[in-house]
Amino acid sequence: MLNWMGRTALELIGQAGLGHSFDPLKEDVTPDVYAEAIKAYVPALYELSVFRWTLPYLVRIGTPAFRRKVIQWFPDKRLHKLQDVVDTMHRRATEIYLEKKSRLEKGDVALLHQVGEGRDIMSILLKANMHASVEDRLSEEELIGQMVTMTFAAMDTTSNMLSQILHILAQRPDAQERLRAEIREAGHDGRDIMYDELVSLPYLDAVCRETLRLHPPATFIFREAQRDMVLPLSQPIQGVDGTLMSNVPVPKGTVVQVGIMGSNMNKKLWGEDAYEWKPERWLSPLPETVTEAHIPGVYSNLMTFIGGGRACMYVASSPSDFDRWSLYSDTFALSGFKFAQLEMKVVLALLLSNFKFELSDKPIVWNISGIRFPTVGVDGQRPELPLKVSLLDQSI
Ligand code: HEM
Repeated sequence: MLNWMGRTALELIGQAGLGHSFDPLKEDVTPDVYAEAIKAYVPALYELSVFRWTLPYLVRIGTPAFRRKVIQWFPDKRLHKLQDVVDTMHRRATEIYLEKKSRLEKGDVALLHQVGEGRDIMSILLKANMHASVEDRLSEEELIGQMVTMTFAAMDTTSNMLSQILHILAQRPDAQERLRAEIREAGHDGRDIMYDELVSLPYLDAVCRETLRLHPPATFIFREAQRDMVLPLSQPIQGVDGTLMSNVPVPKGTVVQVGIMGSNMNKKLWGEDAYEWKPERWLSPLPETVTEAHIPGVYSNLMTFIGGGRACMYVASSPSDFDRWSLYSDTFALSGFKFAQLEMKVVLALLLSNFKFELSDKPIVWNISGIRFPTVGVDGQRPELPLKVSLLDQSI
């Protein structure tokens, strides 16, 4: 399932984000090299994570061409692997960028003939960039960088999240049946479920929220304090000298590890059942301990998509006002987390109305990494999620 969810997530962000189709989503099609590179990126990076602290210093030495030569000379296979992965991502993004640019230069008619008819995020950004003043304009390298960031940020997170939901539903046939009944009721007589109806299906929404709470794909992230500050604590802690502290001074430059799961699963907020998967908790008002805690996350009192100016989000001033594209305007928002939620709901609605998911005889373990991923057993060498999938009787 993980492979299929990865292909699906790439195709969805490909069409909506880049106006590009990567994959016809048919069996026996060789995956796009971009997809393979994105999946290999985090594991390749993690193999070298002990050297990460050297990066801010290394990038100051010589030119990029010189640094590339040094990497080629350096006798470390892990470094060469990472370089290959990054090169593939950059090469494919550049190819797609050049194709889009040439369509844009040919005018709106050429754009209409591409996937998404020019309404994808990158076409909007490219148009806005063409009309921006010289000092505001992003360089080609920056535009290509945006494409890689967006594709990477959208793919592994969403595909692992969808896989996690399917794995849970395979373990909980009761929840799977309840969800299927809700979806089939909404799409009875074979009609398409409209957007407004899909996003407000209560149990589907509860299943997504609860899985995002309990199993956030990114379990922790790092932030660096930009100025001296004082971090208030929700309750006092005892220092090594025995004094009670209700806040912690954080000097500028301190790197802080933000524990996403620590907040999402805090028993003091969510209750004694905080470690249990219970979609029902979202079907009635949340406890005051949650709503009054003022969690700074952008979504649903959770830290899954983090908060602040670098949360999971893209923002534009208006979908049609290309001249004033702005990453942090408040009049129109296209956010990663909204995109991810819709994607999850669409994929689940389609899959559950047609297929039944059951556990196979292989033990599945979810591994903590930059983004959580499943393997078969603790020693599994590659990310995978084998499940038994059977076609349902369409007449039911
Ligand atoms: C379940 C799915 C997703 C989860 C859990 C998730 C979570 C996150 C988190 C935790 C961050 C902060 C990372 C950091 O600063 O180290 C982030 C950033 C980001 N996400 Fe998502 N994300 C998801 C899906 C998406 C999708 C579908 C898109 C695009 C359509 C997207 C676009 C972005 C972008 C562009 C950033 C970087 C924002 C910045 O640095 O200013 N994400 N996401």
